[in-house]
Amino acid sequence: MPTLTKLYTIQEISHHNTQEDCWILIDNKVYDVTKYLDEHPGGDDVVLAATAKDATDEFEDAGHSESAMELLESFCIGELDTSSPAIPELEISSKKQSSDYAWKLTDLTKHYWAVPVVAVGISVVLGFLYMRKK
Ligand code: HEM
Repeated sequence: MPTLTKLYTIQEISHHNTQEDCWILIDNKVYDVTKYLDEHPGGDDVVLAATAKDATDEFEDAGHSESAMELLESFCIGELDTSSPAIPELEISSKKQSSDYAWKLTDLTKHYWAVPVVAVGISVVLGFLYMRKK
């Protein structure tokens, strides 16, 4: 049966990193914990510091109880879209690089075509001059 889980990219998740709008990513699941920030026994700062990244280690290292984990599940809004690039900048730069290469290659090909065309042109002119002399 198809799941209706909403998928979020890491870029999208990382935009929700404030006290008024706070999402965290734990075990590839996305949680909107904005409403819980003020109630968190460990303070809101530690939760805010765990936004815009994978917070699995931070959550586990705090030694949360079973009830904390159950509470966490009640804030789940979706899952991480694992097909999105982990570091978006890398994809952008690699795309730019490949188009740069393609552009350079096209440019180079243009120049290679110019060589025989110029050579043929010169031969035609020389041939024409030679014929006229005769
Ligand atoms: C990933 C970021 C988080 C960090 C670093 C963190 C850290 C902590 C720390 C240090 C405590 C101990 C506070 C104390 O005893 O003085 C604590 C307690 C607690 N936290 Fe978090 N927390 C995080 C996220 C969350 C989330 C998202 C929830 C639930 C939605 C949560 C629920 C609780 C609960 C219920 C307690 C009380 C103790 C327990 O039942 O385990 N925490 N947290």
